[in-house]
Amino acid sequence: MRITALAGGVGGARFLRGLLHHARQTAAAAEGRGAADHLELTVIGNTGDDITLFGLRVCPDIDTLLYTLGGGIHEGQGWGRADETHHLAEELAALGAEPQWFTLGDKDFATHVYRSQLLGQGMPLSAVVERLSARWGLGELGVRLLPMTDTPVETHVVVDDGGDQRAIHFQEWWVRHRAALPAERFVVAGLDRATPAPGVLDAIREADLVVLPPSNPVVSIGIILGVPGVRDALRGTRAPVVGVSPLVGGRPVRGHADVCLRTIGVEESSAGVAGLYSDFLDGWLVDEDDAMPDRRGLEVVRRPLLMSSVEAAADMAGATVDLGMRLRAARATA
Ligand SMILES: O=c1nc2n(C[C@H](O)[C@H](O)[C@H](O)CO)c3cc(O)ccc3cc-2c(=O)[nH]1
Repeated sequence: MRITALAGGVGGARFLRGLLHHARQTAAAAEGRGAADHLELTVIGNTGDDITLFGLRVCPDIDTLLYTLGGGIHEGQGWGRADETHHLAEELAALGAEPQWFTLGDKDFATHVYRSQLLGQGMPLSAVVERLSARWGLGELGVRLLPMTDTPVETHVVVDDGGDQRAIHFQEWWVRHRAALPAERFVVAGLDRATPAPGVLDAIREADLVVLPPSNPVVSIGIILGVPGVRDALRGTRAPVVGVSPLVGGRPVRGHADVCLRTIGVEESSAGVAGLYSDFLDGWLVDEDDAMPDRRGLEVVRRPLLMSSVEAAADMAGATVDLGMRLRAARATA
């Protein structure tokens, strides 16, 4: 089965790790019946979070997907590497190098050095991501990771800092200010002239199922949807599109999706998020206590949405695939 997912950082990566776990479990069971249907997963990663630091290109959502699916993630943080040291960062601080509000570990620095070396030689980001994916064995897992575009794109936040408005990089707002600085709006530099990376539109059009994991609907999935051509491909694909609400009890499980929704004037609820995807969404998983009203043309499933373990994420991913398959069958007989 070919599944294509649009994903951001921590929530998306954990969900997709659960999806791979679920696929292994069902394949093992199917082996017994000699009916193994292996999963081919294409992940379209958000690059709006990307930032240049110390002359190096850092791609946080791409790296969180690589490290989480490849088994190197710092589990507690949900970003960066496990078993890290910080000798480079300590010496940079001693040198007075700025910024010091973004923690980069030594092994993580190697990713940024290598990526910057290849980009500097003119290699497109999608080819760089392919190289990094090989290091993490994503091919063997049946996973292809694509950046949403090879065009440099950066999300910036117009903040109201004591009366005067100024734009700061998304990461400065998110990490240094913990999204507590009042945000007026998001400005995504480069997005209007971005073209989908090679394979992105085909991955949406040719999928058996398209999945929107519980990533931030504004600054992760919303940015991918802003790449010219992506939204049309989602509207046009014959695959059902099934999403998972990033809000449990009206609040994000982690991160600042509620603040981001407020910034763009969207209700901080599963219904509000579903409204952002309404022109292409077929199925929507919400938390068991969610007050999501029924909506014509949208199949809503209620179930626990806390990814408290890989098994819980696998169950959630399984429910997502089940809903997708039901929608496909319903279409086939329609
Ligand atoms: O809250 C933080 N998030 C950090 N993140 C997370 C990052 O801000 C978020 O993962 C995404 O950009 C939002 O989804 C990092 C991610 C990386 O790939 C590399 C370094 C960092 C460093 C930090 C950090 O110091 N603090």
